[in-house]
Parts: sequence; C-alpha cells; structure tokens
Amino acid sequence: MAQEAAEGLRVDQRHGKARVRVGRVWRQGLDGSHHFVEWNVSISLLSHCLSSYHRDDNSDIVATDTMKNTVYVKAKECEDRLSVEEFAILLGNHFCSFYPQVYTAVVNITEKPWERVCVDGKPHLHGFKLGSENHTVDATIQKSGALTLTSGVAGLALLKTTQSGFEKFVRDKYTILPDTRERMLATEVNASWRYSYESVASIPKKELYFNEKFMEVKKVLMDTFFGPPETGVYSPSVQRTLYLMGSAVLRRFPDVALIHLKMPNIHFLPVNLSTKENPSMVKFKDDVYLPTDEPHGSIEATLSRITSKM
Ligand SMILES: O=c1[nH]c(=O)c2[nH]c(=O)[nH]c2[nH]1
Repeated sequence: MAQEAAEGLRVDQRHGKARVRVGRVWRQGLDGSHHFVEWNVSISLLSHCLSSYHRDDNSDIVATDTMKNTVYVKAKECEDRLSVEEFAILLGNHFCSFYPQVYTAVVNITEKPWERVCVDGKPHLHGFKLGSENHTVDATIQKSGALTLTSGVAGLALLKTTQSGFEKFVRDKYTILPDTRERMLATEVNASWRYSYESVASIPKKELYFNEKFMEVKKVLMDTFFGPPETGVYSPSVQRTLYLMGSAVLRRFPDVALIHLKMPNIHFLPVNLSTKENPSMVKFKDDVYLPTDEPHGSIEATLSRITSKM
C-alpha cells in the first residue's frame, strides 16, 4: 500500500482495475498455425495521489479506465508471442516508467488453459479446447526495476485410487476415523512458486522461458504425486506427499526460491448399504465410493531453502 501522512492521519492506499479480460491470437506460425491465450488481468498501482483523498483534486490519479485500455494496447503491441509472466512484467514496467507518481505496480494475471486440439492424430492449426488448470502470475514491479515474480498453477485436480493411507494419528475420545493403508487420494493442487529473480534486468531472455518452467514444475508436482506408472508411490498422508512435491520442485529448479502448496484432501467415502433383511446389500470392498466436495481436509505449507550465512 502507498503510505503517506497528512492532517495527523496515515493513509494506506492503492487503486487499480480488476478482471480485465483479453484474448490474443498470434498468426505467425510458418506452418500457418495460430497461437492463442486468454488472460484475466488485475492491476493495482501504488502512487502518490493523496490529494484525491484529502481534497477534490484528481490531478494525480491514473484512471482505472486508462489501466484497462492499456491492457489492450499492450496486447496489440506484442507482435511476438510471450508468456503471461512477460506480459505481467511488461505492464508493470509500463505503469512505473510512464507515470512519475506511480512507484509500484502489482499485476496479477490468470491464464485460461486453452490447449491445441488434435484431429485425426494431427495438431490442429487453429483449434483449441479448454483444459482444467489455470496458470497464474503475481508480479510486483518497482520504479527502480526491482521485481518479485510468483507463478502458479490453480485447480490441478489429481486422484489416485490406491497407494494412500493414513494411520497412527492422534486418537482420543473424539476420534472415529480408523487407521487405513488403503484409500483413495484426491486433491486439487493450488501451487505458487516465487522465482529468485529480483530485478527486471535479471530475468532470462530465453523466449517463452516461463512457459517452459510452468510445464516443467507442473510435471515435477504430478510425477511426485503419482510415482512410477506401474507401481505408484505410497502416500502416508497428504502432508508427506505435499512436502515431497514441494521439495522436488526446489531441488530441481535452482531459480525457484519458495513454493506454497495448498492441497485439500477431497474425501471419497466408502459406501456401505444394509437393511435388516439384507445386511450386506452393498459391502465396501475398496470399490464403491461416495464422492464429496465438503467438508474437505485443508492442508497447506510453504517450503523454502534454509541458506546458511557462514
Ligand atoms: O492425509 C491426511 N492428513 C490429515 O491431516 C488427515 N486428517 C484426516 O481426517 N484424514 C487425513 N488425511
């Protein structure tokens, strides 16, 4: 928040435009292929515009309508494909450099998972279908060029039908959950990871670098969750699996400084049905489940490296 004091009062303020939706097509493939992204952009500017709060003086306000227009102008100007991270940084840079009174720009963007379809086994040149998980970015850019950049995946629904259990937890007079080494494990991963780049100048120049990273981080998360295709890997708790997923990302990607994982434990309840006449109408044998949304377990953690200052 922009923090300034006057008249004995401190005012923390920021303003921006939320949920600016833009689609962008690039028709530049040598083979005639199109590329498409759909972004939902939120901008928040920290700027010196206290006179608009203290008096009826809007002369320092960058209109939120102007911010919205800027999203479309910049999308138009980007003639080459770029990652959602690069677009967020480009917007943040613009607001910080174009307006003297703006000293920090916070840009959050969610990219919808439009994926190229295959028809008759061949990638379609201009046909896309919506996948399931979103790609998110939170970029904070200062006038100085200082940067914090966090990317994420939201709504990555994963499920495995075995190789999961939960046992030897606290057992008291309120506990009825039995120990088990055989259960379904289902979650919807929300992960966000902060890159270690601390300035706009230091981000890798490689084309679509952050798109590649996004795919790779997602793969490490999923591979760790599932384990090898034939055998899987046993999960003794969501907590342990979450830790293994996060630590695998930190081990694999030196330019990821921190990862936050939120993994609800989405319960599939065993179904048992009985009547007096038919006591085992449906007897649960790890086969018939009642899928539920709520309540769900909520498990989250942030992992980062401990760096020794020796
Ligand atoms: O993996 C789990 N972690 C928990 O903390 C928990 N609590 C619970 O009831 N079931 C589970 N499962």
